[in-house]
This record gives sequence, C-alpha cells and structure tokens, in this order.
Amino acid sequence: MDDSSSLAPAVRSILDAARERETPDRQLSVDPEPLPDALDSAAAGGHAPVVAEVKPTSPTTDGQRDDDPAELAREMVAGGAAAISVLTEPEHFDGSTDALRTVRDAVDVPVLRKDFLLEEAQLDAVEADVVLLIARFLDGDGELEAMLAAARERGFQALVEVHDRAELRRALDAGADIVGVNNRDLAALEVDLDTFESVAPHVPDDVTLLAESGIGSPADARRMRAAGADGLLVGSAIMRGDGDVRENTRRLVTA
Ligand SMILES: O=C(O)c1ccccc1NCC(=O)[C@H](O)[C@H](O)COP(=O)(O)O
Repeated sequence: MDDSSSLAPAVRSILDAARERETPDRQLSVDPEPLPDALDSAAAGGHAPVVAEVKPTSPTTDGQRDDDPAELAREMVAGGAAAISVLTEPEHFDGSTDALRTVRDAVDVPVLRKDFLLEEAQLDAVEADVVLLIARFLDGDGELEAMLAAARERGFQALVEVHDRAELRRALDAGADIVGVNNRDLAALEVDLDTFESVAPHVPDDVTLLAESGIGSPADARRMRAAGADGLLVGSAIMRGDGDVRENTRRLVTA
C-alpha cells in the first residue's frame, strides 16, 4: 500500500472508509459488454469516445447533484457517451451499488464501477462490465496481479489506473490490457493534463488507453485524443452545476 502520508487527507479518508466497508459472502460471475469495442465503435463513427461519469459529488466538487442515476445515464448515452462510469463510493462521492445496478439496467453500453477497491471480496459487491483497479493503492508484492486475476476470474474487465511511468510499468507487468492515466494527482488532488501526455507514449498500441480526469472542454478532449487516448473518462464537466448532462456530453463527444 502506498505510503499514506503522501496522500491528500481526503484520499486517506477515502481509503480508511474503504477498509471499513462490509463485503458480501458470495462470488459474482459477470458477462460483460466489451469496453474496447464500445470505444472503437464511437471513434469509427467520428465521435470522441467518452466514458461519462455519474458523480454526484466529490472531495473537489462544490455542491451535490441528487438526480436519479439511471436518468442521468440515459441522458449521457443520448448525448453520445460510449460507456458510463458510476461512482459506488458512498461517503465521499455519494455513490452506491444500487445506483450502479439501476444504471446498468437502464443503458446498453458498458458500465464501469468507479471505486477504491483494496481487496478481492470488494469485487463482489455489485455486477459491472468493468472495474477500476488503482495501481497506487495496490502496490504490495503481487497485489495488483492478484486483484487483476480475481477480477477476470469473475468475468470483469479491469481498467488499471496509473499516474506515472513507474505505475504504468507495474500495470503492464501485471498484464493490464485496459489502462487509464489519471491526470489527477491523488497526493495533492491537482489536475494536470500534461500527465497523460507524458505517460501515453509509453503505452503499447495493443493496450486500450483512457485519459482520466480534468477534461473540461472540447479543446481538452481533442488534446487527449491527439496524445493517444482511445477513451476519455469525464465526470465533473458533464455533471457540473445543475446543467444539462445530455448537452454537456454532446459537446465533448462532438469535439
Ligand atoms: O474527483 C475527485 O475529487 C477525486 C478526489 C479524490 C480521489 C479521486 C477523485 N476522483 C475520482 C476520479 O477518478 C474522477 O471522478 C474521474 O476521473 C473523473 O474526473 P473529472 O472529469 O475531473 O471529474
């Protein structure tokens, strides 16, 4: 596990809460919609492949949105989202496993479970097409490999999140085939799109590559695509204020 003293207090609090969460006493088996295919098909249709995130709030967001998650997701897909991400972390993002279930029932695109998963049993909380594994928090000996294997054993695709080249090396060595470069530094919670541009050239072509966080405008979307992103994970710019999520998604999809 990452030396927690180097993390923002909000992130330390998120990890403490994740360690406390109850885990179910069963093992899931899922039949996922392929995320790489959904991204490729959006790109082939001339659209930016956006993974739109249902993110009611966050440690860096002012305010909160209480809209029905399924309705938000339907609007995002109507705006052209290739896939949906749903925060399931309850205490800092106001997410829930129920929200993910209703979203997955409501849309026919792949759905990513966005959470802070630290142990295998946490994978069994809810079905999803893709789960997020954050390399920074799975840095014990063999920990990332074990979580990746546990996710695949259940049928999940895994998006392995990295923030620098060293984490990318670990992700690739572990066998990740879908990698996200997070522009948000979880130590300081600052966002810098240069992060993606510095890591992306080192990602092999056969890996599906997502740019995550801080994509706020069509210009940002074009910049990340030009730097090699096969997909763009966007939360705040789509959920912002009480704005129209369909229109916010469409602006980025047509970037
Ligand atoms: O978004 C936060 O404030 C945050 C704080 C601490 C840890 C993680 C956080 N975000 C998780 C994410 O990865 C983002 O929700 C996702 O990449 C979308 O980012 P954005 O488009 O910048 O909302």
